[in-house]
Amino acid sequence: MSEEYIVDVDHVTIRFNLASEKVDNLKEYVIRLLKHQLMFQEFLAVKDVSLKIRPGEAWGLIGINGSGKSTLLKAISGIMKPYKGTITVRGSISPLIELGAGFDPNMTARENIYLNGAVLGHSKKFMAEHFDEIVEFAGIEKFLDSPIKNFSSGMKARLGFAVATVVKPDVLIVDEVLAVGDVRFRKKCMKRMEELLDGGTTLLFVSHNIEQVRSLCTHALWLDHGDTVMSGPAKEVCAKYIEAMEAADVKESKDKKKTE
Ligand SMILES: Nc1ncnc2c1ncn2[C@@H]1O[C@H](COP(=O)(O)OP(=O)(O)OP(=O)(O)O)[C@@H](O)[C@H]1O
Repeated sequence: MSEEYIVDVDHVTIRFNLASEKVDNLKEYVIRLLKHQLMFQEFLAVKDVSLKIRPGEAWGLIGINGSGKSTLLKAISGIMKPYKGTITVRGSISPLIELGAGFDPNMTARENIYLNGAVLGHSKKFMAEHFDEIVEFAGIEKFLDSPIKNFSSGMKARLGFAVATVVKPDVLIVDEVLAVGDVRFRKKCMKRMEELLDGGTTLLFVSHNIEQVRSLCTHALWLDHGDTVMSGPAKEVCAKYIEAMEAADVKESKDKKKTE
């Protein structure tokens, strides 16, 4: 395996087992499971995908809903294991994947800053030193002693992003969390990601906003139903993706007219 890649995804397939029959309650599920009466259907969310990323590159993952972007990022973060293939990450990684992941809903924002910091491997002392900076970036000064469960999705995203980027990680993963932030916060996040990229951080970024991908990313990977459609310079991949989406729109409206 080459040392030149900071993230090396090599022929990765990720599989889920889906129950093929509907089971109405947990008791029935457990009974059937114990009696080996449950049938599972194999579902491949990511199929034989390879992705070689050099330090400092910014990769956008694009594709329609359910194409496997988040699943691939979870495997790169180590949250999920591939069924086939290997993933190597050389360096520290700050994953910002699911809204509120790493937070305890019943704890206050103040407590959660320390908890999330610990999840990312930062000491209590480090978090205390950077506490004010995190709170200021997230803009949650007034809500520090409220439990996170009362936070709006935008507020959770702000806090998660502020904690994940308090240090310069070698690899930053940002999965669609910015979509719930307001315009001002999105701009602030884009600026911080640009600063981190200037400082040498490698970025993996999922967004349905192709303009954001085009402006921030050097490269892009386009997935569709778990397959790689195209991978390469962001501008080229985004252009082809937009073309395909527009062609699909035209086809859909023609088909609709035919059935009317
Ligand atoms: N834990 C799971 N169990 C079963 N299937 C799953 C699980 N997680 C994801 N999937 C399925 O895997 C496929 C890929 O999902 P994934 O969330 O990776 O897509 P995505 O490209 O990130 O979609 P979106 O743009 O909607 O966020 C989907 O069909 C989804 O239903």
